[in-house]
Amino acid sequence: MKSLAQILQDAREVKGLTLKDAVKHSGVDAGLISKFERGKRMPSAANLMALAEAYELSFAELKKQWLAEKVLDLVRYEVGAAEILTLAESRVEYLAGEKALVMDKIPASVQEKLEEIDQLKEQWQQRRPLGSTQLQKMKEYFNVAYTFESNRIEGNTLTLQETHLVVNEGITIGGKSMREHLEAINHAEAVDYLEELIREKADIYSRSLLELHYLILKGIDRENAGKYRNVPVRISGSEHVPPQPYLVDKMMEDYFVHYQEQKNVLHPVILAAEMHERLVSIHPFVDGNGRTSRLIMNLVLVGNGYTIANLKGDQTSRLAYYKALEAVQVHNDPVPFYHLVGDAVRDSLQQHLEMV
Ligand SMILES: Nc1ncnc2c1ncn2[C@@H]1O[C@H](COP(=O)(O)OP(=O)(O)OP(=O)(O)O)[C@@H](O)[C@H]1O
Repeated sequence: MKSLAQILQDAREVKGLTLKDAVKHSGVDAGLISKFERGKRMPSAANLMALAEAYELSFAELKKQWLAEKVLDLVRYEVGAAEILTLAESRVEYLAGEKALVMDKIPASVQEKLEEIDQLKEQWQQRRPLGSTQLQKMKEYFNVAYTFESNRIEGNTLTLQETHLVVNEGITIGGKSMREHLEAINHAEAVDYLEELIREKADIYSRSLLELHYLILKGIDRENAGKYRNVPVRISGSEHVPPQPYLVDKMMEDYFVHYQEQKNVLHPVILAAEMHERLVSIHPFVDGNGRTSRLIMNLVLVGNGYTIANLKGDQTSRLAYYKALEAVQVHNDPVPFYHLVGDAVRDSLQQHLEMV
């Protein structure tokens, strides 16, 4: 069996990358990469993820090898190493059983909703593939509606019709600011990019998140587009205080590791809700956190065969959205947010089914 060092070296060579290229693609220091490849040092989880992304390897698979070597390092010179491993194995079996319980901890009301959603999803999948004209028309309709609502949450005053004219017809609306026009165009472009990521079956890494954020703020806030913040922020009207800027990088690394660990464990709708809530709670950007988080939620959903969930921007819906986020952040209760996202997913599937 190949060692982690060998796997990393082979993967770089297979991709035809020099050490310098690998540094450019992964952001990991050349000295470190060289030590990893010679087995002189173990990568951190964040470095491993960056290399997996750069070499297009499965992080989940690479991580297994990485952890196995860590365990080996720990026990190899101990007396009774084999016995220690057997003991550990029996604990692992127990923990694996516990992991399967994660979904069981979700209340029955949410489970029922998930079952209903999955039935609708199946019906939707059976209707596919759709004709290209029909697909194009539906995409246009739902993407504009999504852009309209997501921007409405953020305070954009363009109507649904105006958003359609700006995005699909390139028409400017009298009396509306340049910024509002750009927000509509940018969001629609971000939705196109999201679809591209799904077509490419791209996994969720910081690069795709930062690209999405960049598209949202393109031409509006050049300094902050596609960058994590280095200043403290507050969310107006909320009791939740996002972490200090020096914690953001580390928390975002953990965010992506959490995704990799949970993506095959949690139900996709719950995973999508979690990825959304965690991101807005870290609030890693100066602006555009909500829109980007809603895009990440949809990246998880659509990537798993669901349709775009469109959280509404009218006053009542917006307040319910903020309240549900606050319930997680302040009372550690994710159930209202699971329901809110579940309702949006169900409504979207029903609407899609009605249209075909
Ligand atoms: N407790 C909370 N109350 C209200 N909003 C919260 C809370 N926690 C996180 N948020 C998120 O913060 C977002 C606002 O952050 P920000 O202004 O950076 O995002 P935006 O994309 O510019 O605007 P918006 O999210 O309103 O569209 C809200 O949409 C919501 O997703």
